[in-house]
Amino acid sequence: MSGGATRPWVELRQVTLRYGHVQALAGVTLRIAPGERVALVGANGSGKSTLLRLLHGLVGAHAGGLQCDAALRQAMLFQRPHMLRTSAQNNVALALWLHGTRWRDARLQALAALQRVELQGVAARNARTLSAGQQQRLALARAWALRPDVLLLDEPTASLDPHAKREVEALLADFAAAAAGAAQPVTMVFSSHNLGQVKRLARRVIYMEHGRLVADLPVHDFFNGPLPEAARLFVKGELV
Ligand SMILES: Nc1ncnc2c1ncn2[C@@H]1O[C@H](COP(=O)(O)OP(=O)(O)OP(=O)(O)O)[C@@H](O)[C@H]1O
Repeated sequence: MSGGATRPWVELRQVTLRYGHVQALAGVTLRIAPGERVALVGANGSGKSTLLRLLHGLVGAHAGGLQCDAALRQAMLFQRPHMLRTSAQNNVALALWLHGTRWRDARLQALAALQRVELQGVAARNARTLSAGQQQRLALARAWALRPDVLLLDEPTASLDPHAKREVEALLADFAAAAAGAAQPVTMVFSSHNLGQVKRLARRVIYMEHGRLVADLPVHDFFNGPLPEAARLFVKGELV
């Protein structure tokens, strides 16, 4: 399952990216088709965040080729969301307004997005006073209100307690399931250290090591089939 014959959302060829002397991505070749749900796994520093940032255009490659379908709308979520010092509702409405929605409509659509993540009760609260779990749900509402075709998530539940983790993961599963029936299903690429979450949310798993893609397999094969040694030890270490 490496993107198939359909027109890819993104295609990378031998991409290299450095931060000073640190080689964060080394010869990455990758193709992701619309509608895929891809998990990026690997040890700390293996390049997962960098790859996500590259896919979202936040950093540029130093060498290699990257082609992306610019017609598809993208949104990205981070481990710790950045909220503006205004109400939860305004945080979503401002994102919509910046994308050209009239303020009145933006406020209404924001409320609908808050309902979807069950935050309507705190719509008027300063977003920065919400709990970490509520802020991540708000970030999800803000991203989702923009109706992205592609959702990139960098360890979206890593800094949450188990309860909030389950809530956010359930929302992601819900969004993915709702989008699966849509004409254009959402493409999701997320990094995670939580292999249970990877099993539940991903269809394809990419294992990274030192900026390289060491394994790229359908989720079932990743957890049940033979793996390159490093990836096998990683999975084993996580499962004990
Ligand atoms: N802004 C930066 N400046 C310098 N080096 C960086 C920067 N961001 C990342 N790096 C380095 O690039 C490499 C890849 O980092 P990256 O954050 O992409 O890995 P990761 O797999 O997402 O790690 P983690 O699981 O800890 O989030 C690491 O060696 C990291 O120290």
